[in-house]
Amino acid sequence: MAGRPASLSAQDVGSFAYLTVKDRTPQILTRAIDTLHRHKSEFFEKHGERGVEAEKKAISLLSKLRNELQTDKPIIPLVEKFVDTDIWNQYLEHQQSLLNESDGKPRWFYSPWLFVECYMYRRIHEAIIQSPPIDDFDVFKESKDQNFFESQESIIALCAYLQELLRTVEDLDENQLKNEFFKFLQISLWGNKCDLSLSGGETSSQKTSVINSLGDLEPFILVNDMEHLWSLLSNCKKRREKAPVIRVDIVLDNSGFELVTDLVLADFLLASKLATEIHFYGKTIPWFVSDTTVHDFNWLIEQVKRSNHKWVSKCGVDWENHIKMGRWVYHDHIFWTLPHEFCAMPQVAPDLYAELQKAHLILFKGDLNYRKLTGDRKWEFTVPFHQALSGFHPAPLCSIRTLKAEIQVGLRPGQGEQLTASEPNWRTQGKYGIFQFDGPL
Ligand SMILES: O=P(O)(O)OC[C@H]1O[C@](O)(CO)[C@@H](O)[C@@H]1O
Ligand SMILES: [Mn+2]
Repeated sequence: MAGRPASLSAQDVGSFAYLTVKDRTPQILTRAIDTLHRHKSEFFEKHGERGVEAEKKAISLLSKLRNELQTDKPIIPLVEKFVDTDIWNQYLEHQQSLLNESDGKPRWFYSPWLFVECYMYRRIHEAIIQSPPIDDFDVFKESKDQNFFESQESIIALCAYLQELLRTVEDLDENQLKNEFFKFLQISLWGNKCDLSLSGGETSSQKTSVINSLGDLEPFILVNDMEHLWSLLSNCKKRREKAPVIRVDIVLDNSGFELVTDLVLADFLLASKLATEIHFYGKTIPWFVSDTTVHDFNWLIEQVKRSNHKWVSKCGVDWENHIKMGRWVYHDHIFWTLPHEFCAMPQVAPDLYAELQKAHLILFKGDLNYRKLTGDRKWEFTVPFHQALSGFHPAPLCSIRTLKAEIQVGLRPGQGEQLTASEPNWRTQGKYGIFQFDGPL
């Protein structure tokens, strides 16, 4: 597409992309290796000597990967046959075709950051599937589960708040309902602070109750299109006699506490009749440490259901019911773990694009989704979000994201520069957030 700026890349020494490739990614690989080590006896108990051999193989493949990365070796094609191997290798060829002859091959510290970071997680998966019988092992599962357990207090507060509200939701007037809607949106936004790839896989749970902090956090919302979301859904609700289905799709990000905030929002949307169906999208393979797979999704709902706390377990029972009754639908698609920008979706995954077109509203959670929405490019701060989407408009959509990468569009003139002057790292610490909407107003 003409006129689009260059991709963020570790070529820019000192940039966040550079620091991520240089420091954070090797750290994540080291933790993955360590996790495999620590599960050695479990592999032995389950599979005998073959399990131990597989653990050794996976570790040696991951060590090799870490070495390739740290010495800026060429990005090599995937070898193990899997559903997406050919698409990945074609993408690699495409990256090669973008280079001049003198540039050589795509490399870790040279190619687009989005591509090399996604590639690393795909190679971790390759190392695991090349190591049967431990080929279904999720090296990040432990840390995702830990995040959930460490956030118990916040989860209890959140579930109790939701259950209280559900008792009176029918009696709320328009304004009260809107207020509650805004609260649940903000809870889901700040839930995105808790991802584990920014912290290099180290624990990053929610220990204080977010509900009580919403007011204090509001000044950190840089783009706030919550009003648009309200008008869109409340208009759908008013027109329900003509069009009985109101579908909201949520492209999930992290498991653990963030997923709870998303499910609480989804439950509220049904109870308030702002939506009648919620469709969730997760990752098919372990991704960016904390991203939600179908196993994490089911595991978390089961844990919530089994809680000793009555309001928490009530949530779990309700959520399971939503799934059984088809009010909540979970979708898997390999596109979410490919390196492509979302504007490539109509060509690369037309079936997924067609599915998203059925939504009245799509919520994209998290930073990585924002990077893929905007192509992870060096856009000026004031470029309109619509333009940065480069033609990706399956349905009205909104990014709900805390900022953890050096990319932000749709700001007021001077807003970005002012933030840079007062807080040089405002884009990368997860302190600021956005609700950025694109769709007919
Ligand atoms: O879970 P989220 O919100 O997508 O955040 C993941 C973010 O963390 C990082 O991996 C940090 O390196 C970013 O590259 C990425 O965008
Ligand atoms: Mn994530």
